Amino acid sequence: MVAVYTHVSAEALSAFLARYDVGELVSAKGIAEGVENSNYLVDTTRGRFILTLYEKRVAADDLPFFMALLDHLDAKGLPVPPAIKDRDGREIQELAGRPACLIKFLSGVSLSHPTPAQALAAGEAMGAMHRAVADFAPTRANSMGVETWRPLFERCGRSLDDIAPGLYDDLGKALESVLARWPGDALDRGAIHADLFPDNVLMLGDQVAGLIDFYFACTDIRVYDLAVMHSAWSFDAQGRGFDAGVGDGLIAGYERHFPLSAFERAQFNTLASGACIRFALSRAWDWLNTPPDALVVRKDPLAYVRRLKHYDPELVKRSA
Ligand SMILES: Nc1ncnc2c1ncn2[C@@H]1O[C@H](COP(=O)(O)OP(=O)(O)OP(=O)(O)O)[C@@H](O)[C@H]1O
Ligand SMILES: N[C@@H](CCO)C(=O)O
Repeated sequence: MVAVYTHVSAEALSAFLARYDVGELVSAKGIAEGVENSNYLVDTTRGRFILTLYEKRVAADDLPFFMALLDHLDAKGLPVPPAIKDRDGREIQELAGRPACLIKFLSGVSLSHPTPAQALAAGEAMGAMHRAVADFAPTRANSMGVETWRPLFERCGRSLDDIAPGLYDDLGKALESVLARWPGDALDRGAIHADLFPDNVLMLGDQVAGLIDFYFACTDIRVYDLAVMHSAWSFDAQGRGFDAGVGDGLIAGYERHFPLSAFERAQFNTLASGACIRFALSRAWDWLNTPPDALVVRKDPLAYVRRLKHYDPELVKRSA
């Protein structure tokens, strides 16, 4: 697990907080979870906040889209963490040479092993989020969308076989099969989260207390968001042990807002296979380009190849 990439001194943090109406600094601790950004838990005389400094994976130009989406969802009563505005109304700042936001703290814990009841609540929360963005105008292309998969596969190249023998052939065939079947514009599109893994949902018992980490949010197929969630929630960390109760719970919860059409149901496994390819490829790229002794724990690409095999057993022959 990484801790924090960018160190912020107490003096710099106090000066930063002075731009806001949030009281004075009491304490700040680096948060170990998370691999994309540097996060601090900040307590002031007026409350608790998250300070996020955006590292290289989040483009500064994308922050206005993410913050507008969070403001929109917050205004509609969804449990998301908007950025706090400073006295001049600004949400996006610079601190220690990085883009930075002070963000509302949400209670709740992220789960490692969700239950069907928790999956039902989380699926319902995703449906509510998709309902709430019906009148959200800004758009952002999916930086990990379907058009990026073949180029990323080609950049990984034959080195994929260093991860597991046969992975290059398996992923290459799966990719072409999924691209040929991809429903594209035939399905409803909108703003989606695109990375709603269990660690990005904060729960209190069986209630959803927070949806966080919107830094892959984009405009894409609405049910693809549910397929990403299904592939992330319904298996163990190794990508084995499919839990139909959790998978069905997610879909049943979502359907309280958006019943799936017969066409969406028919496309679901293709969308989920696409999600598996997306995460297998991004993890494979990181695996091949992160030294084994780096501070970051590399996420296992094969856990996603196994999930792919679940959705489409014909696609994976050798590598999982
Ligand atoms: N608004 C918030 N309220 C409470 N806790 C938060 C909030 N935002 C983040 N956290 C905590 O910080 C951790 C890391 O946050 P986040 O997932 O956004 O980081 P990240 O660096 O983008 O990581 P990754 O993409 O790997 O999930 C979360 O697991 C959660 O514990
Ligand atoms: N959720 C992604 C990491 C990017 O947030 C994964 O598990 O591969």
